Amino acid sequence: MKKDPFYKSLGYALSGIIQCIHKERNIKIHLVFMILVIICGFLFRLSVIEWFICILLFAFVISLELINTAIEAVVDLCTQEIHPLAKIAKDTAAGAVLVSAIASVIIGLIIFIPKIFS
Ligand SMILES: Nc1ncnc2c1ncn2[C@@H]1O[C@H](COP(=O)(O)OP(=O)(O)OP(=O)(O)O)[C@@H](O)[C@H]1O
Repeated sequence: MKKDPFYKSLGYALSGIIQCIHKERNIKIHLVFMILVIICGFLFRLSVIEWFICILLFAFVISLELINTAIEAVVDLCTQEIHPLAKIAKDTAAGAVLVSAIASVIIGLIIFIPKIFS
């Protein structure tokens, strides 16, 4: 099968991100937090390393949210029936997002709290 050119593959990936933003409430919440952190980052003049950490955490959480949406879609494609394995797949994928979000909030607090009080 002929492979799509690079720009088309990029288009598919961007379309995946846009579909996830349309479909999933959680990714909208992550994006709102991301914008707030960026505004606070400029207000509190984050260092280069702190920006690196924030950008990595944004990518970490958003990527896991995209993978969670992909897993939900594949599960729904495989079965519309209630099945314990479908539940495990969906719940563990959602759990991965939760773990990344909790870790990001803790790291965010470690970065911002000293700046707020100084
Ligand atoms: N086919 C299924 N079999 C068993 N349990 C299911 C099935 N589909 C969904 N569930 C249960 O319902 C929950 C919600 O599923 P749903 O497909 O609505 O995801 P969602 O609410 O869109 O998740 P998210 O909030 O992460 O986007 C799942 O986490 C799972 O516990």
